[in-house]
Amino acid sequence: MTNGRSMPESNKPVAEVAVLGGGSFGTAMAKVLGENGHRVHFWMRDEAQAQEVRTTRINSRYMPGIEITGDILPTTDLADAVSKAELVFVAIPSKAFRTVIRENSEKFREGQVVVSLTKGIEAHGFKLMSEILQEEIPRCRIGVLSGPNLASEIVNQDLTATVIAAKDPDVRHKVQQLLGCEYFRVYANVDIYGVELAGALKNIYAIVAGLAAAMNMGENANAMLITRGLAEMSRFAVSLGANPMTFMGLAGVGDLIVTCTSSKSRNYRIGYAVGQGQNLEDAVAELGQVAEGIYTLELVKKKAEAIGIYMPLVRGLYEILYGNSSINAVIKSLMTSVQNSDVEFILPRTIVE
Ligand SMILES: NC(=O)C1=CN([C@@H]2O[C@H](COP(=O)(O)OP(=O)(O)OC[C@H]3O[C@@H](n4cnc5c(N)ncnc54)[C@H](OP(=O)(O)O)[C@@H]3O)[C@@H](O)[C@H]2O)C=CC1
Ligand SMILES: O=C(CO)COP(=O)(O)O
Repeated sequence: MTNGRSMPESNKPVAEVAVLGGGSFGTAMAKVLGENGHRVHFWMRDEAQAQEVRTTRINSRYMPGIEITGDILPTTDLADAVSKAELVFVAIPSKAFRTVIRENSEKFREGQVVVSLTKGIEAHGFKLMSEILQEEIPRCRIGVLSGPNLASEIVNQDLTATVIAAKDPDVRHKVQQLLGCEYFRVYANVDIYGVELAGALKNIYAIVAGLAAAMNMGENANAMLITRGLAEMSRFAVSLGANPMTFMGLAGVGDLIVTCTSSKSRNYRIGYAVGQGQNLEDAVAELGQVAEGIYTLELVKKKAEAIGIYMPLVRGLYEILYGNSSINAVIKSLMTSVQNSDVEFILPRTIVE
């Protein structure tokens, strides 16, 4: 099932790490780490699933047919996994992220590195996962990993790059060392907020792109949506303190491209299903995995209104998914709205609200 690329380089340090979350992305990252020669304490909440991975090396619910090789130790004992790990990766959906960390906060050690892989926002207080980590386990050193990283490609060793964002250079360096291999490259950034917000926001535009694809809108429309999505998400993020240049990188435009052009993206698939006439609830039930964008959309719409940031694609998608607007009415309204600045960091937008 793999391209047969990469195995550990003999000079790479072998570390004990933990991956929390036994879904698609947790499995993909556990697999990379295992192949790189590290011992992986792989925590999931379901004992039957842990037993399956232990005995067959396959996580059939989330990654059917994919063998997870190496020193992988599936467990349902989170305290044990964290206590043995030098570095902890967290791949738990945003809705459950704080609860899991809070319930186990005393298990984390002073100076332990904890890296969020989650691309979502907490409803209460509009908190990103790194902010939750900072609040719940402030004695740890925190990082965020984000980028164009479809789990279903990584498990096949398809060539992939990602971004580690952390203030502490040692955290960035450690993560590059642990994860980097012939098919997986890790670039560094210090703009944690921008990298993390980009990963969460692009899910919204992936839904929009899936919807447009289902309606056969064409390649020009696709390019317009991706580029205006980028303009909109960077406008929003910069207003909250992110660095605009982050959006030029893998975690920004890179992740936006992959999720807005691939039916392997769950968010894109939700948009596609709705574009074909399915209702949102049925589309989510059929998917059977997390599509963070549907929750992020509600939070971002509310926040954008509260702080006065113009986000017509967010508003339009919200009206389609949660209001009663028809797709065609929203498209017409978007296409006939004021024609404004292309790159507003060069030519400021005129006020259109
Ligand atoms: N898949 C991908 O390509 C990528 C995903 N991400 C991000 O990673 C995060 C996780 O996504 P992903 O792994 O894909 O999601 P999946 O839907 O594939 O899996 C979700 C996992 O979270 C677990 N989970 C759900 N609720 C809880 C809870 N209350 N306590 C403990 N565990 C829980 C599920 O366990 P159970 O099966 O028992 O319900 C399952 O193991 C998301 O934020 C996503 O955006 C980032 C990059 C790529
Ligand atoms: O974030 C992802 C790829 O970078 C995965 O996107 P989905 O959650 O839409 O599958």
